[in-house]
Amino acid sequence: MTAFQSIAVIGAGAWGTALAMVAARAGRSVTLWARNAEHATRIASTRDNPRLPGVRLAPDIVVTSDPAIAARADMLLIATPAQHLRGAVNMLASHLAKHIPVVACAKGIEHGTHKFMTDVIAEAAPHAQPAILSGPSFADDVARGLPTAVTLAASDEALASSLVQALGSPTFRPYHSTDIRGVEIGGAAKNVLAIAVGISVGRKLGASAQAALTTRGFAELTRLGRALGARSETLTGLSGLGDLILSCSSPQSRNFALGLALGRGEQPPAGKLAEGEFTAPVLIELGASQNIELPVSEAVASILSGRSTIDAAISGLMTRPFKAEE
Ligand SMILES: NC(=O)C1=CN([C@@H]2O[C@H](COP(=O)(O)OP(=O)(O)OC[C@H]3O[C@@H](n4cnc5c(N)ncnc54)[C@H](OP(=O)(O)O)[C@@H]3O)[C@@H](O)[C@H]2O)C=CC1
Ligand SMILES: O=C(CO)COP(=O)(O)O
Repeated sequence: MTAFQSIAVIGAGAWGTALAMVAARAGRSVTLWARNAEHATRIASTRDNPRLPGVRLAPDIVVTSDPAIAARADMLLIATPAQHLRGAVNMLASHLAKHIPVVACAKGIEHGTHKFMTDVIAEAAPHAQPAILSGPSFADDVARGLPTAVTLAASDEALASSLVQALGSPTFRPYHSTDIRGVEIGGAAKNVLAIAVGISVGRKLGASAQAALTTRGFAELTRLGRALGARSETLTGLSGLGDLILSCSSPQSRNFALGLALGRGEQPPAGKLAEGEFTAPVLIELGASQNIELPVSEAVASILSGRSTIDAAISGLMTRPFKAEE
């Protein structure tokens, strides 16, 4: 018997919808909150969300745009884009019971503050218990019940383990952890690195370049992670290396797809959220503040901002001084 019988998912995008399905499959009573009342009513009646086409919402999932209804749940999953997570938690804060677990499911770092998602939750809802869920998991795969494994971290191990019990099922397997920062760094950085690898594939640089960029990308994810206190088993785990491998190898990743379009000289896919675009400049600032070199992420940031062409960025990476591998 789980301590958390009811779960509200905040944000009815692709990921929020998939997570609502996960929670329903785990036997929880589920509320999905959409910011737009009309959108909520449409999803509730059609059981279909255009943000995740082809997936039929389980019949028992309640869809609402009322934050007070969502906040009655025993635990919350926040699945808005990273830059909107603070706004979503601010909106809910006055309705929340003390010590309610609030699980960040967004992947990113806040602009301006350089805060990771659980720090934002801790500021916006100081009486809540922040946690983070991240790992290799495409919303479409998860919603369809394909086998998926992720990491779920909270500072208290017993809480992390209870959250896993509440969400886990035979098709969705969360592993618990207390390394919140390690999990957050992996999810944020992999999106930026997936853009880099997408660019190289779009530019037809070959499978060897794809493997090299993914590996050197992992080296920089690890360098930053270590500097910020992440554990190496987290960085090599599902939320780090696992998600990096997924996002750097499949056009199903919107970040990879953005890079692919850039590399081919095409218009990026319209209306698709690619968090790496927003994370890249913050990641660079964070790296600089820690004296950590992040050449691949820097190349992505400079291409996205128009400071560099793709060819100049590739040449810049390949002509850096030779060095020992670390
Ligand atoms: N899709 C995936 O496979 C995965 C996504 N994630 C992460 O989940 C997060 C959300 O991504 P995803 O669901 O795919 O994105 P989508 O673009 O599919 O959906 C984003 C959702 O957030 C809502 N939203 C936007 N701004 C706000 C706001 N200010 N307040 C409340 N809600 C808002 C949008 O509402 P509206 O519909 O009204 O515009 C929309 O429903 C990202 O950080 C992503 O990295 C993590 C793992 C997998
Ligand atoms: O985070 C994800 C898979 O783990 C989804 O990746 P994209 O946001 O790049 O689509």
